[in-house]
Amino acid sequence: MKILSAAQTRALDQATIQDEGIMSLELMERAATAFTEWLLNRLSAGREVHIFCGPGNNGGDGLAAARLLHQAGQPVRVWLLPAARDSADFTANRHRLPPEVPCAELNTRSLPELPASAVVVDALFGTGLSRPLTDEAATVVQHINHSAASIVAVDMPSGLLTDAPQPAGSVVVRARYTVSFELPKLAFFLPQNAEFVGLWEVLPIGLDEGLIHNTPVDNHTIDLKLLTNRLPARQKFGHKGTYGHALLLAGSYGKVGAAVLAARACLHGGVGLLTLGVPTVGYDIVQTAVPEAMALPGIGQEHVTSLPDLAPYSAVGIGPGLGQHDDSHAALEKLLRTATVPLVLDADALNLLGANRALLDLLPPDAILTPHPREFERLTQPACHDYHRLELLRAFCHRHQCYVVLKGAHTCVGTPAGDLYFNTTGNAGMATGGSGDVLTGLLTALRAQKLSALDACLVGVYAHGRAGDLAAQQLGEMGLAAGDIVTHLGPALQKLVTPSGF
Ligand SMILES: NC(=O)C1=CN([C@@H]2O[C@H](COP(=O)(O)OP(=O)(O)OC[C@H]3O[C@@H](n4cnc5c(N)ncnc54)[C@H](O)[C@@H]3O)[C@@H](O)[C@H]2O)[C@@H](O)CC1
Ligand SMILES: Nc1ncnc2c1ncn2[C@@H]1O[C@H](COP(=O)(O)OP(=O)(O)O)[C@@H](O)[C@H]1O
Ligand SMILES: [K+]
Repeated sequence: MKILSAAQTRALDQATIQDEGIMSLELMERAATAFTEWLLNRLSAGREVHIFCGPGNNGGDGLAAARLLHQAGQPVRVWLLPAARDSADFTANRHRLPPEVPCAELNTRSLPELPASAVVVDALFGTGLSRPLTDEAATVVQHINHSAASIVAVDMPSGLLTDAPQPAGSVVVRARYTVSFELPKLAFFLPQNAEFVGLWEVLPIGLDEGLIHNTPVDNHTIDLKLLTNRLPARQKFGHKGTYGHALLLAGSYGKVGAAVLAARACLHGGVGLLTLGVPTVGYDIVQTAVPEAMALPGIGQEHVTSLPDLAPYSAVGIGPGLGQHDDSHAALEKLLRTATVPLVLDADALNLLGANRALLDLLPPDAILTPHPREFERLTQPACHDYHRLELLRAFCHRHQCYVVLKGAHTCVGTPAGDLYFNTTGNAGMATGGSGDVLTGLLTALRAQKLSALDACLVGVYAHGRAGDLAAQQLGEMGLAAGDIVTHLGPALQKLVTPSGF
């Protein structure tokens, strides 16, 4: 899916109205209907819903939802924010509200009591917010936030800017859920907004697909549709040589487990052959834990000290559990200078790059780097906020012509072309040691199988998160360990395979 800016979202709404010849009021009705259905599916009958409406179309959505909830038999009260001017569709829906629904203007000196059992629908402001909230609007939002009621935001939590950094101290609704329309907003993907957005969902309301297609964007989500035709099916007469030979340089004394996890992920990621460049201390461990892989002799005693001949390999992954010794640094430098095959760099390989940034200029084209935010900062500079980090990411990928998988709850893939792709799979159970090693092994397997760097990043990141989701379904998020992600990679990848035949 595309992630549109606030201005593009407005333009799309307007164009849909013009092109499809539908009334803006009808579009609002679609949004309110989708929202009401969503809410009714999660509400127990009889639970009182307090809908707070602003003066614009977000408030109009709230008024229309109030009517629909009332028609469905749900007790509803409407609270209106006083304003100099209301939007036309707000006014139309104000008139459509049945007189039996209690509806009153808010008075900031005596704001309504909100019991813990109530559900608050925040329809104060959506994508039309032009500046941070002040005065009465801010007072109302603080009141809602201080209540123990569950808050559901319509389209956006009020006070949150759609795609720009928030001035410090801004007053913003802290929603438990945000229910948005048609396309997600950039703000939803950033950790700094988690306390406002809560869990979010996007409901389709039939905006014009052709117009969406023709809107140029550089922010996207990674979802099933984007992944169509990126992961080829196995060939009937394929053999182990068909699916690439990966080399993983990983592990050091005390951190051989990282090599094991990456190796298992690489094998479950479909690679034809896998060789492990682990130091001698890791030999017995990897040959017992991962019998399918071959282990290379003579590349170091307790950590990797030298680079083997790279001729046999179709992709190289380096970093998990590597350590940051000087001779590992020398091996990494040699790898960067000599490799002609696809590279995946993670963990200590990135820390070594961060400690000697001159090495970044040696990165071969289309290398994949998989830092978490701290590792990324070591490669660049501390980010002032999440939007700044995204700009640093874009600039870094452009400057070094590489792909960066910036890991997190919504892992973001940055490309040399300046696009950012935000992942939609995964769960907090994956916040556990070794999850990143699994991703490195998987990405290396996909590159060895000749997927382009972009396809490997998109397929790998999505499948890694999906495997985590499948594991969490079985084990719960707390019960999930990194090895469980590996065992679910098969079904996660299978879902993405391009079907063969007609
Ligand atoms: N046809 C459409 O445009 C559709 C719009 N929809 C809804 O409409 C929303 C956008 O509606 P609008 O563009 O009317 O914008 P909003 O309703 O988000 O807010 C605009 C109103 O708030 C005022 N305002 C903005 N910032 C303020 C601030 N800091 N303090 C006080 N007042 C402030 C503006 O003067 C204006 O009156 C979406 O978020 C969505 O909920 C949906 O109904 C789907 C269809
Ligand atoms: N809250 C979360 N939601 C979804 N995915 C997560 C979450 N926390 C971590 N992950 C994923 O788990 C992996 C963690 O990687 P990393 O921090 O490198 O761990 P490690 O170094 O222990 O292997 C990343 O792919 C990240 O996207
Ligand atoms: K809102």
